[in-house]
Amino acid sequence: MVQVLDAGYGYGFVVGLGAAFALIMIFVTKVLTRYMGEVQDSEHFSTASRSVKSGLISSAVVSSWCWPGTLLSSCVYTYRYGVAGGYWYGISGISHSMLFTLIALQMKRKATGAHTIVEIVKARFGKAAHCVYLFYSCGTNTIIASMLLLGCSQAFAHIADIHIVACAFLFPISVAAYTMLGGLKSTFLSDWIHTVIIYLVIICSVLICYTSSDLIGSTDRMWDLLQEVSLTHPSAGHEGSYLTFSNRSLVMLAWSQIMSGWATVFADPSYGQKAIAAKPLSTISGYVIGSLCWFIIPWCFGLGTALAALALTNNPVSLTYPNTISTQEVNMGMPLLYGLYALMGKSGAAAGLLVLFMSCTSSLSAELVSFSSVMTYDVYRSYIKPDATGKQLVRVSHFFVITFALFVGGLTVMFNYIGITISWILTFIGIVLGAAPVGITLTLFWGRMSKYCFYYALPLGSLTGLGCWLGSAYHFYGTVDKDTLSFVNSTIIANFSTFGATVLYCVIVSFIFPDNNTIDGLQDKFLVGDDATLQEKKAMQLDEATKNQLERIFKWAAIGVFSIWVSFTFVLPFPMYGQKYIMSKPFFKGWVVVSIIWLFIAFLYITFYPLYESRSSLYHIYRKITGKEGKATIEYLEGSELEQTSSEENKVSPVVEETSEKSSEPALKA
Ligand SMILES: NC(N)=O
Repeated sequence: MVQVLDAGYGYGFVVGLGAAFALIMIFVTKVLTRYMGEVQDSEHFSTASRSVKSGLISSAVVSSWCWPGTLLSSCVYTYRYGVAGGYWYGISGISHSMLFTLIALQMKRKATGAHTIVEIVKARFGKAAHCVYLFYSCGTNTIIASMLLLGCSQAFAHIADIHIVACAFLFPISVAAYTMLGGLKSTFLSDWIHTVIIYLVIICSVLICYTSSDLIGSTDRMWDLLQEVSLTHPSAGHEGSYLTFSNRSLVMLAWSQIMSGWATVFADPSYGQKAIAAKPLSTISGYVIGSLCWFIIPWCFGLGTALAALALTNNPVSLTYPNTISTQEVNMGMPLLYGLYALMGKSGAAAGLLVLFMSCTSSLSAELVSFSSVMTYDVYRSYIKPDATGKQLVRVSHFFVITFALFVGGLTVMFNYIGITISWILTFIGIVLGAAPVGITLTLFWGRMSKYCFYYALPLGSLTGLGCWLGSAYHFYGTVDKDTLSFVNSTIIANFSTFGATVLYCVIVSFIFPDNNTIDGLQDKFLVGDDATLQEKKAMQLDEATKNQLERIFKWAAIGVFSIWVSFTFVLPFPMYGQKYIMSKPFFKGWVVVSIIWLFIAFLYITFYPLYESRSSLYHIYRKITGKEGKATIEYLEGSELEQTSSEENKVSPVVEETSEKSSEPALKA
């Protein structure tokens, strides 16, 4: 175990940066409330008033899909398997976020007024099915939130001298502080800031590695070093090379993770929450561009950090010289931090902790809001107080943000002490909860699905997966324990089994026990909070023009999304796999250059497009702060064109109608 940074760094990040960030986000929320008239009512808290535009949706997709586990595990893939590792990790993640675009679009078309994705199950199938799906959804939410904390806390405890229990509780407390005040909207803003910082660190690491580093400094030198290390410490790929896609273990592992990961997006209410918050026509571009921007993070970060750690294995600057990093440390994701340390010393390790901090806090904030929304709308309002007022809904949301933050802190500590790592959780989640993605997809797309699928098919699908998991661990490795259950033969069989069996059971159950529920007609089943503004109420229904536009783009969206997925997942990697191709120096150079160009485009888009989209809001805030009053056309709640006549009017009645509808009443409440 190597502690390269002292406790000052550790507590500086967790307490200092955590508190600073919480204060910044609280300040931003206050500015939006004061100068933009944003009201922190129940609809705003949970749905950001369904008004978020494409740029912020993309940055939220990148941010909440960029877990500490993404950064750590993609570097593990690259360290173990070479250049193909990060690419395949990226495939495993983009598969879910890209295909979720269609779920998001369908939510907009069929259930615009939902507050959580779970509510849609209740609207279509009633309470019993809803309770089953609640179990899956809350389970996924809880496990993902603790996985985020676990990965980050273990890395902090390992590299900086800070106790893991302190990390596990201090991280969520600072996040809960700003999430409670700003709700879902504050997570969008923090997502944007975090994502920009993460891109900057990745850009620095890749540029230093391939241009200015004395130890590597060019793609040609990296290529030479990787060839050397493949002689002393060969990979499991073709000819032991780290420059090939021809690696069966990697493909098996990636497919195991692809199958496991459906639950982490489709069943995690936090991804549905972004779809709910999006303006209807922003959904597709938000998710597709966000997925493409996310994809480059695991691909490129590994190239700049883990590949450096690997290439420098035989150099005394390596923290583990002359050995490779131990299996235990690799499982904890250390190649990222050791690679940065080898390239940049202590500042490299500190930069590594910075990106882990950013990725943990922003994803965690989204998890806190989504859990609190599910508890508020799917439990409290559904089963405890159906006539709850908006104020009560906000209070309950706040309560669940803070209690969930403390709960996942406790769970993280428990996972740590029983020896669970993020890689283990990533495989476990798909086996146990992988029935849920099938359930929600069929709920939104299959008219014949019957409610009995939730009673029988989903639980049986999970049990089938669990049985196959235990059985295959025993069959392949002779014993069933924590290690054999995490080996790839056990996990890939179990993940495919849960998924395949659930599909099969759903079809059988729907034909044997049909019922007369329908996908259409869900729109009227969602209740608006009594404190909602007229705009918020209107946003719960689609107007005819938007409905027609969504109908028209759906088919093209489906073709586009599947084409991108098939190209990345099959067309590009498998010919190289089949030919046992080992990258030549020029090919490797091209590979790195393409990834860096992609990285820059993603960075520029995520950084500047949301600012461009919000330019009139920013201008309005500037005018307000500098005291320049008067008639100004502004954007409000991320996008509605407004006529504002005076600041006084806005203070008293901040909510006004969209100019497209030219209401004369500036402050209507629903
Ligand atoms: N977000 C993932 N799968 O890293």
